[in-house]
Amino acid sequence: MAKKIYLIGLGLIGGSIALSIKHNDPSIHIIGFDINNDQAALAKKLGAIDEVSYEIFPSDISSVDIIFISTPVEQTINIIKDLKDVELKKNVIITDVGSTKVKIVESANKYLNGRIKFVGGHPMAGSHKSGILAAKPHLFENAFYILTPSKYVTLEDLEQLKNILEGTKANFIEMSPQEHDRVTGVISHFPHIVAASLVYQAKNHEEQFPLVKRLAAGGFRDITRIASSNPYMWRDILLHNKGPLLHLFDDWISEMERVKGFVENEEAENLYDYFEHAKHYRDGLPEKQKGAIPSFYDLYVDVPDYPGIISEVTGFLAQEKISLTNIRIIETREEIYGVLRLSFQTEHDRELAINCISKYSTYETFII
Ligand SMILES: NC(=O)C1=CN([C@@H]2O[C@H](COP(=O)(O)OP(=O)(O)OC[C@H]3O[C@@H](n4cnc5c(N)ncnc54)[C@H](O)[C@@H]3O)[C@@H](O)[C@H]2O)C=CC1
Ligand SMILES: O=C(O)C(=O)Cc1ccc(O)cc1
Repeated sequence: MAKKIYLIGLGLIGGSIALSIKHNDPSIHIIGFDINNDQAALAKKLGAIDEVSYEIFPSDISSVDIIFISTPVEQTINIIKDLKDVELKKNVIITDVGSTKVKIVESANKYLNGRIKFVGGHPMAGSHKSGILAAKPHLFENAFYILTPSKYVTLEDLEQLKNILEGTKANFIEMSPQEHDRVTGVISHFPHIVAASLVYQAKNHEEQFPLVKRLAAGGFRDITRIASSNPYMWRDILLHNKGPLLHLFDDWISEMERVKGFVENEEAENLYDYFEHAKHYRDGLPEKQKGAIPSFYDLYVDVPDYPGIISEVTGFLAQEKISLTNIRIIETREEIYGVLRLSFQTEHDRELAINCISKYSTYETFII
């Protein structure tokens, strides 16, 4: 019999997981719920799910094989607590996608007990965008997907989960929730704080130097891109990972004091070494892998829904030699218009595309 999945939270990550599963095996039946009904309706229209549930625990949840919780991390804990009173299928696997693991796995151990097999999960790819419209079936291709199985989970359970997630084409890796939170604190959570703090620094200097905003391009935009992420999601991640983050604050402050000393005392050699060692380590990081870093520069185009529209628009871009990394029709409108999503490697290419499309057509373009 075809597997049945229930997905709670149909945003960027939930939507991308659902799309990757459906693309890989359309026979898998996915029921989806989101507190935002519009997100759920869009998920159905985009083909990410087969069926919308309008209540968080529908009566047919007892026939579901795997439950995915893809909500912000504090919500995930609330849902786990509520699940303890729900009748579920024997041997059901519950998993999540949250950016933190210790608190989530602790709640699963506390509330779900041995009755249910819980596998903490974290696909290590995403973007600063939110919502189902930003979801992509290939978002996790070649990315690491961390799993933190609880002690009641057997090897067969884990294989079953990995099989369902085969379409993500991610690289699965297992670790303890503690190790997960320490590592992601260093490479993901703390960098988000630093990115936001650099934005504050620019803003604070803008009053005195109004040109700051206009000149903030290139490297500044690269290093602060993640400051455009969802503040609600990041608030909860930081609160969940308080312990490791407090240590990282101390380390960072002493590191800043050290470099400050080099500048203050004009220690040229130490400054050179500082940058040289950083460059050496950075250059040695694994190369970007296809799909692990998603294409961030999407452009939406309102287009009439007729055959040949894709080749018409790509034809405009070809005339101006603008390269695309991806193209997709999103049928989200009830009327005759459809939406074309064009993805570009750089912001500059996207700017060129906006000008190009307005030069050759009257189609409206927009950025989400
Ligand atoms: N954004 C990213 O790049 C990544 C995020 N994550 C994790 O994935 C999870 C989801 O993040 P995104 O998909 O980016 O956020 P999102 O904002 O795109 O989607 C979250 C969805 O959950 C829904 N939701 C919130 N509370 C709910 C509840 N109580 N019941 C049902 N639905 C609810 C929201 O309406 C929204 O549609 C978070 O835990 C985050 O830490 C993991 C990897 C990458
Ligand atoms: O936009 C980016 O580069 C991210 O950092 C995306 C991201 C956000 C949260 C995660 O837990 C994992 C990846």
